[in-house]
Amino acid sequence: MSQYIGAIDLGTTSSRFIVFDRAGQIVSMAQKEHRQIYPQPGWVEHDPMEILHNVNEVTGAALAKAGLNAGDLAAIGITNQRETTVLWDKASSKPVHNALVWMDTRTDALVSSFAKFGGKDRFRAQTGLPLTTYFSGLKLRWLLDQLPEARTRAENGDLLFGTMDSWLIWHLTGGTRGGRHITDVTNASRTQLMNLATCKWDEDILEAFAIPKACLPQILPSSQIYGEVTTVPLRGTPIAGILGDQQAALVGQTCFVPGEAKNTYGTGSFLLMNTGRKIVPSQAGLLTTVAYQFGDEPPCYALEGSIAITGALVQWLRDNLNLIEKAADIEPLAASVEDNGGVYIVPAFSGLYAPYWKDDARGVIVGLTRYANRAHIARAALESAAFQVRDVVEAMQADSGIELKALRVDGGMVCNNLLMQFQSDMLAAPVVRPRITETTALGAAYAAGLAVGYWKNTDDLRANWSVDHTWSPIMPNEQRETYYRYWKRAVTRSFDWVEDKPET
Ligand SMILES: Nc1ncnc2c1ncn2[C@@H]1O[C@H](COP(=O)(O)OP(=O)(O)O)[C@@H](O)[C@H]1O
Ligand SMILES: O=P(O)(O)OC[C@H](O)CO
Repeated sequence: MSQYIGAIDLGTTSSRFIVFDRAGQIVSMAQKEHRQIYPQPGWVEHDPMEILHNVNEVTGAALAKAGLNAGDLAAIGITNQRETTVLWDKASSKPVHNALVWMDTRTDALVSSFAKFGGKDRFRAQTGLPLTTYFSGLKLRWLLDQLPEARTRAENGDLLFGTMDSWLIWHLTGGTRGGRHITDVTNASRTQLMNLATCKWDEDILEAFAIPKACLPQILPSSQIYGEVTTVPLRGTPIAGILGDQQAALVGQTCFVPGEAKNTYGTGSFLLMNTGRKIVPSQAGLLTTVAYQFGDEPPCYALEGSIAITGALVQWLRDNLNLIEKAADIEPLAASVEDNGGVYIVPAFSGLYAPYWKDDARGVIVGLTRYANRAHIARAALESAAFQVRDVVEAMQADSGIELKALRVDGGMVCNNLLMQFQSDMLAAPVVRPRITETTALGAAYAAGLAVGYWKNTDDLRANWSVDHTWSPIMPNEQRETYYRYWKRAVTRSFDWVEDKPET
């Protein structure tokens, strides 16, 4: 059998290709950022063609670095930013519009008009999701409404919808020459068009949203052989795993037992707790979602606390305020002051996600005095990530009745020691970073490796997990609660900012 497994990770900010060995160690890796396109306040787009080119480039680069070729890979897995919506022309395989990124808020008027009858939780029972701008279904609806002839062409099956996994797989498997139009249950569960219990497109919701079924991909499990890559440099390699990136991180962290949870700190942060075969409805503002489905087994579900902006705030300080030169500079700057100096930032750039679900919130910096300086702003930015995670941990504990004993963490921000210590202090619980923090790609590799027998079962995967570092709480209780009380007050200051949009 081939020695390695590959994973393509289509993140919000970059695409990566990583080659793993049987121990889950990284053998080779290449990464490239893509453009973030902001046509208007609140709108965020990606160029799907740019992402395709980048995937090709990083795949070739990672293989070349290690002197490998496609024959050295037993299979590849694919993982992706979820909800981001692409609509493409079947005949040319070209997108008919830029991708609408998950954090894009242009569907706010659609959300209001659907929520008018039955409220924000109108489709929660079937989909596990509230009505908000976050999910793909209404993004697709927006494209069908706005682009000339799009609806008729979608009804005829001439336009195809997909999240980034579908878009990439269509191209990797031949596009117009026999390409597969598929997605997996985890990605489909984020469209707000899939019924959680049946894992099929929900006819009632399709009718309510006026989405033609003919443009939707086939929903498949997260781990099975879907087909072979027909393009260089991966020609002939089986595609055997597909997982939305946050579910992939749950798998990469080997959280296979109900109650096990992880938090990934990237552009946003996403805390998922495995709830096993049980669909646990949330009363506390979380999402209910599919965690994974391996082959013929029934799906496992998760509760999720989604936070739109954590690492993206660090990027914003870098790119929009020029406060730092590179992301890593935020830690020494924040550490140059003893505390936040009374400053709190609520980064509600796309409204607030869990547990608040306030589309009309916008970002605020509060507590400013003449004393505050750039280091306090930097510190407040990092602390905002930890406060938001505490918000969702509290909701998770309320919904599941399980007290979090320790939080497994991963993602681009977990190299930041100041943040990790503050996180542990805010949760009054240990924060545990594993040796391999590329858990998203690793989870996709695991799904693919299980399908082709590279790993036998989840016990094999668990054996690969080990601790790199644990942070334990050191902050006195009273101080912790004072900080958090101020945070909650700051959050309320961000509410009700955007005035009502005209109804569609
Ligand atoms: N040392 C650091 N301290 C704080 N944030 C960081 C640091 N290094 C990177 N980041 C943030 O991590 C994010 C990138 O993480 P990553 O997991 O690659 O994100 P994504 O998968 O969303 O593209 C960026 O938003 C960046 O600002
Ligand atoms: O690409 P990431 O890591 O920012 O994750 C984005 C999420 O999948 C959005 O739901």
